[in-house]
Amino acid sequence: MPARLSPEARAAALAALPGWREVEGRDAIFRSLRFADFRAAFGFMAQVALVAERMNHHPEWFNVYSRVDVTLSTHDAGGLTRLDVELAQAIDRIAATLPPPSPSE
Ligand SMILES: C[C@H](O)[C@H](O)[C@H]1CNC2=NC(N)=NC(=O)C2=N1
Repeated sequence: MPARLSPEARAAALAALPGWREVEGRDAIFRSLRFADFRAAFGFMAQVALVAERMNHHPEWFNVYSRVDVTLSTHDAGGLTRLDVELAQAIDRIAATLPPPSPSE
């Protein structure tokens, strides 16, 4: 398991991950994603699941219909590591390939 990010590396990582925010009271990051519908949201989750398995690094997430809330932290390290940054980048890449919500939603 990699080491927790230093405060400097953590700040740089956050700055390079727009859309992700820090979780209050916990060394973790969070992003809420919206898609066109459940099919897109679940397709996203299925793709992320395969990446997570490959990395042996798994998200905490919550899905309702077209919304997926994701929290990332390295439990074994007690905070953020480069694995969280790498998984967040993969999540952003995958999300960008799926249909977004319609503008009215
Ligand atoms: C035993 C297993 O390798 C570990 O529990 C892995 C699995 N997936 C994990 N996922 C996350 N997010 N953090 C971990 O510390 C972690 N540890």
